[in-house]
Amino acid sequence: MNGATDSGVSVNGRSGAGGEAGAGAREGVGAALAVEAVSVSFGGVHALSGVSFEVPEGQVCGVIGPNGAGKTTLFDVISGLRRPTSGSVTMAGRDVTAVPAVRRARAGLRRTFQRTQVFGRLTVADNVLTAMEWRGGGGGLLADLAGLPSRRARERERRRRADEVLDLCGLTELRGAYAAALPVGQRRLVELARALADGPSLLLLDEPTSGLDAEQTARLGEVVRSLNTTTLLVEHDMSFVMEVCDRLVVLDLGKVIAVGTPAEVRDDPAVRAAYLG
Ligand SMILES: Nc1ncnc2c1ncn2[C@@H]1O[C@H](COP(=O)(O)OP(=O)(O)OP(=O)(O)O)[C@@H](O)[C@H]1O
Repeated sequence: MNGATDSGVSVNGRSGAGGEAGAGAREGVGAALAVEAVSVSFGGVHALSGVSFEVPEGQVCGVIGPNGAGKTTLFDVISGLRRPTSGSVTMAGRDVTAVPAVRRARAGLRRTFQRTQVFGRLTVADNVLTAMEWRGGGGGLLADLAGLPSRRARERERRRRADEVLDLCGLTELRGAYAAALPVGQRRLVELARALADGPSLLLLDEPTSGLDAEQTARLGEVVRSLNTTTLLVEHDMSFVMEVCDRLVVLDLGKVIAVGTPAEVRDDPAVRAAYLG
């Protein structure tokens, strides 16, 4: 399986080995995200070495690997927080390697973090509303002050969407709570709600189940599956990964050692060796 997959994801520039989805894995065609030969070095530490894979539109792809494998560094490169030493990142066919994080966000990339990033002094509802604020409404402050009908309609629509996302993430009853007062699992759900508010085109979730109880984890799985949004997630909870992901990319010491369906990856000897040492 190493270096090739039965579908969907291609590795190191080679497409999947066949089957109906193999056609969908033609290089660059239908790929919402393509990572090509990405390397990142920190001095003498090779955090990523020639990492390549693609994620077709709408798929949920898990990135797994032991501690220090390079997962966070990979997310930093894809989201634009770190320029790779070499290699490229393509979103929906457009090379974004040199595009700053904020412009990738404007193009629809959303990310959650291993350490949750929420506005602690805002309520849960306001955290979600702020995530939709960047678009503005046209007319600037004057339009706000004048309370134009178009502006009021826009505000109603924002609040409707916020309610929808809060409901989806199981946060409706907490909408008035300050984010800082919540336990980490609920803060993680607030971060997810913020990421979903604007209908992302590419979602990166860094350890999304961390701090969640069993019920919240199951709900999260349902939410991720229901979105039909291209999603890349780093996760240590293997039963979650196996259930939720269409494909897995396995990193070890900065290299892709396997790509495939969860079942293929589970049975791969190289993956077992990496995990069991
Ligand atoms: N800013 C940095 N400076 C130097 N080395 C770094 C830096 N960031 C990461 N590394 C090193 O790069 C390698 C990959 O780290 P990274 O955090 O990407 O791994 P990870 O798979 O996310 O690990 P974990 O599962 O523990 O979060 C590690 O050896 C790490 O020590």
